[in-house]
Amino acid sequence: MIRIEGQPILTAAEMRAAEDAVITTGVPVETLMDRAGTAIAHAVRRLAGSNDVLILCGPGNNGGDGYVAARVLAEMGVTVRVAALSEPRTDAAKAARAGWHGPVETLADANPAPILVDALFGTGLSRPLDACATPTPNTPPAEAGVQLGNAIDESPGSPNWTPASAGEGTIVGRLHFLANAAQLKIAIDLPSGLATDSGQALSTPPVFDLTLALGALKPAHLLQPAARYCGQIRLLDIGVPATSQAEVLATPILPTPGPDSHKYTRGMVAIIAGTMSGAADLAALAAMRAGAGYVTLLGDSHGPPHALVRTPFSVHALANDRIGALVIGPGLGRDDTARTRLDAALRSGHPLIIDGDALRLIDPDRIKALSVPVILTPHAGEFDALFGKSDADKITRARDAAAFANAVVVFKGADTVIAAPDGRVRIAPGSSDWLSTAGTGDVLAGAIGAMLAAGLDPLDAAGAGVWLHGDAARRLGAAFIADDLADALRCARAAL
Ligand SMILES: NC(=O)C1=CN([C@@H]2O[C@H](COP(=O)(O)OP(=O)(O)OC[C@H]3O[C@@H](n4cnc5c(N)ncnc54)[C@H](OP(=O)(O)O)[C@@H]3O)[C@@H](O)[C@H]2O)[C@@H](O)CC1
Ligand SMILES: Nc1ncnc2c1ncn2[C@@H]1O[C@H](COP(=O)(O)OP(=O)(O)O)[C@@H](O)[C@H]1O
Ligand SMILES: [K+]
Repeated sequence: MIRIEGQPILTAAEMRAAEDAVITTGVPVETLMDRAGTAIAHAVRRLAGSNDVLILCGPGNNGGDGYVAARVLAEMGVTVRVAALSEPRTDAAKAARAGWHGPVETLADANPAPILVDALFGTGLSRPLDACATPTPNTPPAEAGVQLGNAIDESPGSPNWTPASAGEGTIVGRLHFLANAAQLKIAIDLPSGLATDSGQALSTPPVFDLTLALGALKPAHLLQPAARYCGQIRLLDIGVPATSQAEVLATPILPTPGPDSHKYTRGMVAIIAGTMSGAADLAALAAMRAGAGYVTLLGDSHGPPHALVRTPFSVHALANDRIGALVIGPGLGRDDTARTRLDAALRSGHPLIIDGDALRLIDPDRIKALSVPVILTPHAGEFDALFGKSDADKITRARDAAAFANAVVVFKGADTVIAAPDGRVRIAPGSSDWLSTAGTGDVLAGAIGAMLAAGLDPLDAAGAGVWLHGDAARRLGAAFIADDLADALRCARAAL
């Protein structure tokens, strides 16, 4: 089981192409499935202890992986049962089914087991599992109105079988019922019900403890709402080389001070303040705690820290060649003063982090025309206002926006997507939902400012800022405030 950081993220089509490339070298799909099922079996065995395992197998190759895993687990002496939704449809899955010599129960009738393995659907799911509303947790499916009786009577071996003939609610209902009764829930490749590329939930799966991604990560492992159903995610190697412009955000490698360092070599960050000076203070504190050597706040603000250099805003104060990153937006306001300061920032020639109110005042065409490195840090509302609403997935939206604006775009949220104009993408795994408190975005802008001023390439600077921000949040646990978060950046840096 491989940790996911830094790993490539492939769409369903890209994964199929990667698999096809291996298949054309003479490795049959059955071999890939055997590798997948064997790796799953070893992972499940390590976690199952002496507990019984129930594997749910679907009609496609995800189900095929399940049959192989069942066979290998049984060979290892684990008590394992298989319950199928229907007979396998693909040749590889049929071969895997033939290799399983134990009984196959129906999904409708299967009793729960302490370890549940979901191999119903993976990257091939194209429509909701069924149309019925998901039963609430702990509600047996029969009480939730799910029809159990006719599902498998019609299905095994029947070419006419469809989810509809199984009775509305059957698949989702049974999945929830069996998951609620299990002590450990493991999803193969993806929890069944998720759309691989968009991260949408076509049906609502149970929340799994562990998802074993096969060959590569998929967008649904990282994007919301899908990611919330995956639990811990680990990658299993199935011998399919995978490369992608999109990767899971990795721990950054940051420069540390040496004997020749002084405050300016560490990087100088300037923050432009506005009507709500606390937000600029937070950004400034964050820049300092993330490791900047010199932070100056241009505008009105008072109070600690004493190491922060406060200067009234002026174009003259901006004309300092030592400024390595200029942050504008946190608490800027949207009045005429804000517009004047934004205009001065855009003319300053300094590398820019544009956040908050500044994103509401600026035109994407103006960003595009800039010749300095630019990092934009919109949350969903700011993104829509700046680039327009769209039904496209978050990766596509961030990538298109970055290409259009010729800027690195940090599309924030519980699933922050960072995109560069050249198409590279980094996605941050969720860190802490306690980040949903006022001012944490200001902290992020300051942290990214410190990284950019330290000389990192804009994509790396944005990634490092997001990583430190997420790590600081994880360290703080519950109910922290943005001030705590800015302070905790120091611990995140120290732990690198
Ligand atoms: N390819 C490889 O080399 C390797 C792949 N591997 C594994 O394969 C998985 C992908 O396999 P897959 O493409 O067969 O897709 P999968 O998710 O099993 O299901 C698709 C089937 O379900 C059907 N279907 C769709 N929606 C449905 C619904 N709501 N209700 C009912 N049916 C529905 C769909 O029918 P269709 O939409 O075509 O009508 C089709 O028959 C991947 O996640 C990994 O686990 C590994 O073994 C390594 C080697
Ligand atoms: N579950 C979550 N809900 C909201 N924000 C989250 C969540 N998880 C992480 N975050 C992060 O918290 C920060 C919130 O920023 P933002 O919305 O700009 O807040 P503010 O404007 O109050 O500073 C972003 O970095 C975002 O990615
Ligand atoms: K699955």
